[in-house]
Amino acid sequence: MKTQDAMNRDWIATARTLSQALPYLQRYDDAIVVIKFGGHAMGSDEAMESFARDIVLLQQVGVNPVIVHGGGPMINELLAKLDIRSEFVNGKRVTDQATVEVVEMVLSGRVNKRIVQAINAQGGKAVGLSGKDANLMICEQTDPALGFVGTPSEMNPEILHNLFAANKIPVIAPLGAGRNGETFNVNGDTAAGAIAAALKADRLLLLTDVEGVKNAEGEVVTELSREQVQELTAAGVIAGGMIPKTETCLAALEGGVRAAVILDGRAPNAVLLELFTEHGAGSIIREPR
Ligand SMILES: Nc1ncnc2c1ncn2[C@@H]1O[C@H](COP(=O)(O)OP(=O)(O)O)[C@@H](O)[C@H]1O
Ligand SMILES: CC(=O)N[C@@H](CCC(=O)OP(=O)(O)O)C(=O)O
Repeated sequence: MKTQDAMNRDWIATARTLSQALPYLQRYDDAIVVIKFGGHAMGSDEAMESFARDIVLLQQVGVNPVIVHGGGPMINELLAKLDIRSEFVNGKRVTDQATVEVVEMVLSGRVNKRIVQAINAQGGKAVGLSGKDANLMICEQTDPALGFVGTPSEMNPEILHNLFAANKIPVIAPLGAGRNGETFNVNGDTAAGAIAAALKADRLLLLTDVEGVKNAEGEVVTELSREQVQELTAAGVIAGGMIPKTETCLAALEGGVRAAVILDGRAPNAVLLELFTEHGAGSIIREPR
């Protein structure tokens, strides 16, 4: 059991942390922060609860959070149960008609509503939607060889501004509407980047299952320039699933996002650490000032 002295020290440290957060709270007052919550990062019920609590806190202190989620592992699970084979080309799932139906069922149904409920259980008011709602994300086919995989081509983010004004937290499944009534499956990182750019967000946070972008020595690079990303990619150090993430960050910066961060969604309170402390978390990519 802790002594009275030890408890006093804990309380003083908590008060100091809150006090030190003041400049960050001021900086992010009314800011738009787009957070991609990947299928791997959401893993356990505890991770989901902790994430939801952080999001509700963000909104409570004046931030407008937007959640864009993935759900790759959950899609894989249902496809396997249904005996539908699935493969990825350059980080994108080859998506035929049967697959896109499963993708929509899992993302818009199961995963989206689980996040909405988790946020609401913490006292927030989350509203679930997909890129098809209010024509938020109109897509073109990425490549005929990938089937119903979409690239965002026209964004209509007014619905998100309406939700901010009503104090609601948008939770968005990465599906897009085609111009001929098709449903497109969009990579979650790509969707988050397009939404962040359409909103000219202050921050894009990509939550994943590694501490950040690592260099050839395996150390996390806390601040990355465009040139470093290009060098690490050319050298094969940035590989696999990290390629679409860093590409998304660079495209989002070009689209007007102030900074993008790749961080470990499994770490407790990752989002709060990144936004409200001097330490930050993960790897930040921003244009030189
Ligand atoms: N340079 C790098 N630094 C960190 N992770 C890297 C790097 N290159 C490749 N990766 C891989 O990228 C993965 C993250 O991408 P991905 O599995 O698609 O994440 P998510 O499911 O969260 O979207 C990491 O788990 C790691 O295996
Ligand atoms: C086109 C494409 O690949 N779409 C992804 C959408 C989900 C996703 O991106 O999920 P994670 O973020 O959890 O990986 C897919 O079908 O798996």
